[in-house]
Amino acid sequence: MTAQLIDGLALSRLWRTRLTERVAALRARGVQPGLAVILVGDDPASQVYVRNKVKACHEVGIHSVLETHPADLSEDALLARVRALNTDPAIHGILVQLPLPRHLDAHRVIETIAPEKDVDGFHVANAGALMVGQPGFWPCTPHGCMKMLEHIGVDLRGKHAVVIGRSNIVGKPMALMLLQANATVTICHSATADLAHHTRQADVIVAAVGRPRMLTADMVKPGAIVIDVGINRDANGKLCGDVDFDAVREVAGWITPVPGGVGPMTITMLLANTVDAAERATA
Ligand SMILES: Nc1nc(=O)c2c([nH]1)NC[C@@H]1CN(c3ccc(C(=O)N[C@@H](CCC(=O)O)C(=O)O)cc3)C=[N+]21
Ligand SMILES: [Mg+2]
Repeated sequence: MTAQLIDGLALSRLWRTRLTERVAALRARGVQPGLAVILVGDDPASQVYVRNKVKACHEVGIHSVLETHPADLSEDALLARVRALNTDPAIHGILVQLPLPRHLDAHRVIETIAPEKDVDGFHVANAGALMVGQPGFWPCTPHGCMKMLEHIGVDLRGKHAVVIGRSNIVGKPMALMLLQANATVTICHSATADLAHHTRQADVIVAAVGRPRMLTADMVKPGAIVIDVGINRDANGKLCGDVDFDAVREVAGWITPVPGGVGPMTITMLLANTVDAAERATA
């Protein structure tokens, strides 16, 4: 059995077409959705990601402002920039690219973003809203994973979902979203005693570990849905996920590729959150 591919690029194209229409409707009533992206320092990977986000905004008609700051920017100066954007009526979404240089407290910076402009969904107000099932911005990566699961038409009710990873950005919100969809959810992490024991029982596996090809074929139940959140470089410098794709695709029922899977959907959900923010701000 060879798994069916969940194509994040194709699904992104579909979503971005619909978002383009919503942006056009906003513009017809004089509202141009705006996203501010703040990049501190010159990490080459972050520069690539940020450029992709700006490009994606352009694609759907979102106005984007890219602010780049030197790596030695003071925390006070960064917080002042965030506060200025909080009150800027042309800006509906604010994203501070992570990771930040070590002297900056990411938590403090994120908590300074107005929750209604926190299109990353990282502010405690948005994390809390997800936790209690109230409206708010959902973090883009797990949200994109949910849209991929919806797209293939799987009913998650009563399914066993295993999330590997417990970060605030991916693992924890992913588990809450799956729970909200009535899955039975297990969260595994670096201290889990027998990871394969859990993953072998899973109908859905979300791998968000950051370790190249760590999910191997023997850890996957035949027919399972496998979502790969990892973006790693292997020993040869090749981009790869947390899933041993070539082997796991022979066991799984559905699988997301890297690249072309969760990554593009993450950016698409950022665009969707920004359009939502503009609609809510001007309703
Ligand atoms: N405040 C903040 N919000 C983020 O959402 C955020 C962040 N900081 N810091 C870094 C991570 C990483 N991230 C990615 C998004 C898309 C791709 C993506 O589109 N990847 C392509 C491949 C890109 C490549 O070739 O390297 C793909 O998977 O097909 C990757 C990584 C968002 N992040
Ligand atoms: Mg994680």
